Amino acid sequence: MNPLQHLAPELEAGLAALGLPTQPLAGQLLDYLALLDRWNKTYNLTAIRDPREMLHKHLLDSLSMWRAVRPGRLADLGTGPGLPGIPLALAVPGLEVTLVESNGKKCRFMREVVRKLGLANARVLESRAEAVDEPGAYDQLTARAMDTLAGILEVGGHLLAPGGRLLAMKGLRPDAEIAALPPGWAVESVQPLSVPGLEGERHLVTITRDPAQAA
Ligand SMILES: C[S@@+](CC[C@H](N)C(=O)[O-])C[C@H]1O[C@@H](n2cnc3c(N)ncnc32)[C@H](O)[C@@H]1O
Repeated sequence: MNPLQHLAPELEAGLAALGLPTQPLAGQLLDYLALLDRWNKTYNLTAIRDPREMLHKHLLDSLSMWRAVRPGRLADLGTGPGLPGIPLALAVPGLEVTLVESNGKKCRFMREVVRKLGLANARVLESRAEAVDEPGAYDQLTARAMDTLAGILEVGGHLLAPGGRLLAMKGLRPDAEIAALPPGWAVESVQPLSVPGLEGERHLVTITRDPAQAA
C-alpha cells in the first residue's frame, strides 16, 4: 500500500484537468512520489518537503507541458530527481527519455525509480550535459529550473537532431533570456502553462535551430 494513497483523489483531479488519463498513471506517479518523499528525508533531493506540495509543484507542473511533447527520443537536462523527465516518461506514449544529471546521489535515486517502477522507456545518464557524447541523438530536449536559455543551449544544443526542439520550462515570460539567445537558434513559440492548484505564471519556451541560418 502506497503511504501517499490519500493524495490519489487530488492527483487524479489534477491529471484530469490537464487532459491526461488517470489510470494507471496516477498510481505510477504516486509510487514515484512516495520514493521521492522517502529518499528526500535522507538525501535532500528537493527543497520541497511536503508531499502534497510536491504533487503540485513537481508532478503536475512537469506534466503541464505534456501536450507539447512528441513521441521519440528526449533528453531531460539537469533533471535533478527526474523532473520533468520521469513524469513525462510515464505520461507520453512512445517517448524514450534520457535523464541527464551530474549529481551522483540524484542519479542513484533515479536508478532506483527506474528499477522499482519498471520504467523501460527511461535511462539515467550520470554526466554533465556538455560531456554527453551523443551529438544529434535527440528529437527533443527539456530543461526545468536548470539554466538560462542560452546556458541550456550552450551545454546541450549539440544533442539536438536537425529539426529538433528545446522545450524549456520557465516561470515569468523570459523576454530578456530570449533576447540573449546565441546565434543559430530561434524561438518557435512561448506558451503560457496552467498547473492545477498553482497560482503564478508558467511558460513553455520552444526553441529550434534558426531556419534562416540553417539555409
Ligand atoms: C535546480 S535543479 C532542477 C532539477 C529539476 N530539473 C527540477 O525541475 O526540479 C538543477 C539540476 O541541474 C543539475 N545540473 C546543473 N547543470 C548541469 C549540467 N551542466 N549537466 C548536468 N546536470 C546539471 C544540478 O545538479 C541540479 O540537479
